Amino acid sequence: MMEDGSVNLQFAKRLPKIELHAHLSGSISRKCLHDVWLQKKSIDPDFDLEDPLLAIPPGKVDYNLTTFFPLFSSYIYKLCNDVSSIEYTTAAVLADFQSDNVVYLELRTTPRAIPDAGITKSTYIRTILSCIAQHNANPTNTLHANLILSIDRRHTPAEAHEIVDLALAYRPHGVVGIDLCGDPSVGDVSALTPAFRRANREGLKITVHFAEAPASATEEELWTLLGWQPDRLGHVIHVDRDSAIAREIVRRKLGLELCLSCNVRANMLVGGGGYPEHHFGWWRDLGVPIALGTDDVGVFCSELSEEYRVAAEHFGLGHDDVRKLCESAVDMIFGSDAERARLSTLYTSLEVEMRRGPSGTCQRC
Ligand SMILES: CNc1ncnc2c1ncn2[C@@H]1O[C@H](COP(=O)(O)O)[C@@H](O)[C@H]1O
Repeated sequence: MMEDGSVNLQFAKRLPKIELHAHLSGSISRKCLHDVWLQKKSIDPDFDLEDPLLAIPPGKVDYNLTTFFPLFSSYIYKLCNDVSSIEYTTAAVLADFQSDNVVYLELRTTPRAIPDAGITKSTYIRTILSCIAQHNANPTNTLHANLILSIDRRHTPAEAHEIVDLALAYRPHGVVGIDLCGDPSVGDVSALTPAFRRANREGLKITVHFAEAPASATEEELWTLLGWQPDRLGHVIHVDRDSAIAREIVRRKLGLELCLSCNVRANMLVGGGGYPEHHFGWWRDLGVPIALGTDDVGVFCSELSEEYRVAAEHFGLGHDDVRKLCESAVDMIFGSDAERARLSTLYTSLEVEMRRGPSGTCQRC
C-alpha cells in the first residue's frame, strides 16, 4: 500500500474493475493457445500449425494495425476451430479476467461458422454463452460476464443483419449489445447503416470502434456512426478536440472505451505518441464517462490493472481518482439494472473503506 495516494500495481490489482472493451479471440493468452496446440498435437501429430509460442512469441507486443489483424484469420482461428478449443479458451479468458479482479465484463466476439466442425454462428454463440453461464453460476466467482456480438467492417449488409437477428435471439441468454469492429482500413460503414438502425429500433445497445485510424476517421464516416445512435464509442483516437464531432460526443455524454497500451504498443496514436500523449487525458478533462479497456490482452499483454496503473502514472491520478474512474464505468454498462446496482454497492463500500484508511487509502490495498 502506498500511503501518499500514488497508484502501484498492487493497488490497481485489488481495485474491483469493469472491462467493457475486450475481444474474445484477442484476449486468449499465449499459454492458453499453447495448451490448445499441445492438446491438438497429442490427438493428431500431423496437426499442421506452428506452435503459438513461435507464431506469437512471448514478449512480442509491437503488433501494428497491418500485422495485427491477420493474426486472427491466419492463426488464432485455425487453432480455435472446434467446440472444445472454443470452450477451453473462453473459460480461460474468463478466469484470467477474474484473477485480475475484474468484477464485470462485457466480452465481445464476432460470430463464426466453422462448417468443418459442424459449427454454425448460432452454435458458436451458444458455446460461448454456456461458458459464460457456467462461470456466472459459480458463487466463488466475483466476475459476472455478458456478451456483445461484433459485426466486422468487412461484413455484407446481409451478414450484419444476421448478427442483429442472432443478438436479438440470444438477448434473453446474455447478449447485451452489438459492436462494429475490424480492420479500420477496410469497408464502407454506410452499407451497414440499415442493420445498426434496426438494432437500435429493437432496443439493442450499440458500441462502435470510432476513429481508430486516419482511414476510419473521415467526417463522413464519423457522422454516419453517430447517426446509428451508439451508446458507447471505442478508441476514439483521431478526433480533433475542437471539432463538431468532439462537441457532439460531449453533448451526448457518450461513454468512451479507451485502451491505452493497445494504442501505444500498436503505434496508433497521432505522430506515434506514447502514454503521455494518449487522448485519455483530454477526453477526461472534457468530462465524458470513460472505461479503460484491454482490447486484446492476449496480444498486447497488459491486464486491466496495468491499464489503470499506467493511466495513474501518466496522468497524475491518485487512489481516489482511480477509484472514481473505475466507478464511472458503472453507468456505461449494457447489463441489467440489477447488475448496475450490484456494482454501485460494491463501489460505495470501497469508497467507505478507503475513507477509513490512512490518507484516504484502502485498507485492503
Ligand atoms: C486494434 N483493435 C481492434 N480494432 C478493431 N477490431 C478489433 C481490434 N481488436 C480485435 N478486433 C476484432 O476482433 C476480432 C477478434 O476477436 P473475435 O474473433 O471477434 O473474438 C478481430 O478479427 C477483429 O475484427
